[in-house]
Amino acid sequence: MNKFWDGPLPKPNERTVEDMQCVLAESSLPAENKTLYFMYRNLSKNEEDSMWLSNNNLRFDITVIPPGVIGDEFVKTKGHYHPEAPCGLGYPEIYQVLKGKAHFLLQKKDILDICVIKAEKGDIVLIKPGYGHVTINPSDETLVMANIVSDNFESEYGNYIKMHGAAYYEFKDKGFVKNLHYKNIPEIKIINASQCEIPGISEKGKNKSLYSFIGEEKVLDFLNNPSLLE
Ligand SMILES: O=P(O)(O)OC[C@H]1O[C@](O)(CO)[C@@H](O)[C@@H]1O
Repeated sequence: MNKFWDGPLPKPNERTVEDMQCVLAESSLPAENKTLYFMYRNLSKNEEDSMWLSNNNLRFDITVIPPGVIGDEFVKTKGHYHPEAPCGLGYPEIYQVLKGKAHFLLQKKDILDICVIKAEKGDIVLIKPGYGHVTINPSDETLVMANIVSDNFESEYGNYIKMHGAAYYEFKDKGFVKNLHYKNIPEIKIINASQCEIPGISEKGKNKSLYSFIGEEKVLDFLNNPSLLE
């Protein structure tokens, strides 16, 4: 972890098998206390960056997801939606893979659009307004990813808990399989991170760390004002 972060590191929040049981394909596994992933929230390397983030209502986090399967399902984040910003669009978020591989499984609340963005080290991914997100570690290497997101809201977990996870599960052997708690699920679209345009970031972001956008008010403004993405 420290290879990817040279600033102060607070104690992480952790999610255990027990916390995740409600969103797993195999919900009847014994409730273990084993930690599946670690979330280092609200990080900054110095006082100036910390002030800038807080003045701009933004948060920089790092999440570490060791490899593994539960049953045969790859380890993943719990999954949540973001509420709407005052403009009526959901708060977006940006991620960058720092190590390993990630599958960002995105779905609209009405489940009319479901896609997976495959990302590797250096890729920056946008979670568009209105999309819920789960991140899967589909490899046998630890996934380390960073995100910048508005600090103006609380994540919404209700739908994912009620539906026992996202509309698809990713298994090591079978790949993506529909979660039958959902009705009429469309086929999943699979794209690479390089195919996703992020206004203001795609070109500039190449070979840049997500952290280095801290201080660039115009570039990150859309995280609190999602109408700028339209
Ligand atoms: O809250 P969940 O669904 O476990 O997802 C965790 C991820 O979400 C974040 O809170 C950002 O949305 C990160 O800290 C972390 O990567």
